[in-house]
Amino acid sequence: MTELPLIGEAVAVAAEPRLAGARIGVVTFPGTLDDRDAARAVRLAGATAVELWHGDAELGDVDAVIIPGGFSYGDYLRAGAIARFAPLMSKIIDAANSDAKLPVLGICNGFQILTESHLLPGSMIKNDHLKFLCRDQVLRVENTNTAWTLDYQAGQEITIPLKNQDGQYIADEKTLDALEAEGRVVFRYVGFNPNGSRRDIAGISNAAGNVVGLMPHPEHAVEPGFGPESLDGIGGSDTDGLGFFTSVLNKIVGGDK
Ligand SMILES: NC(=O)CC[C@H](N)C(=O)O
Repeated sequence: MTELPLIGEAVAVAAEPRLAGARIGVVTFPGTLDDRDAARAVRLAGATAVELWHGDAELGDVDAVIIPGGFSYGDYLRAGAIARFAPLMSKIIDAANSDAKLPVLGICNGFQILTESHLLPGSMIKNDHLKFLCRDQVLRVENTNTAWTLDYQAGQEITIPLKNQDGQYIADEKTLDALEAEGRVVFRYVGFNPNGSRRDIAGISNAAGNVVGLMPHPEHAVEPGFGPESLDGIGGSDTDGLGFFTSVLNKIVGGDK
């Protein structure tokens, strides 16, 4: 398949040749929608995107994995409930829990798959208004000490697209208190809670910080002219999502962050 040229890719690689060797796997399930955008975001950040198929028996030589958005297995039974049992998911779960602590990012349906896989606590249920919602959403980055948020400032507000029907994050009060106490609430909705998520939670991490899941889509806000406009009218925010992908690269190559 012909890939569109990447604005700035050559520049990124030339400026940071050490990043080009990093290999980020992007998983495709039947029904995945956003794998190509996730791979493009990886390449824009300067790394190599590696296509992974849900039925693969081995993870291969990758430094991190992205589980992208969409409707894996048609969201049948419950979003992410079938994908969790894909052969590749057992490899991802093992690698995320291993001493090597493989960085894993779940975006939207990917976040749903991570909760179903028990790599992250809690569950995703229907939006409280029971409708599919698509909008540009402001988030606050609450924790910059994860593999996927190192390049943000603590408290930084970013605007990235949100598009889902099962976006309401729930967990019991004890779990929510523990997530808050351990700094594992990584992203919170700002100004408007779009789905009834408990405590305005948009994304969380595991205890080690290598596994992160969130509902909004950073991979759709990585190129000038294509991401959301700034909601406050002051300057553009169309590349606010790129920091996820540069963060994990800096982590992999042992940069100065
Ligand atoms: N954008 C997406 O990944 C959609 C996620 C999910 N299937 C939902 O609608 O809730």
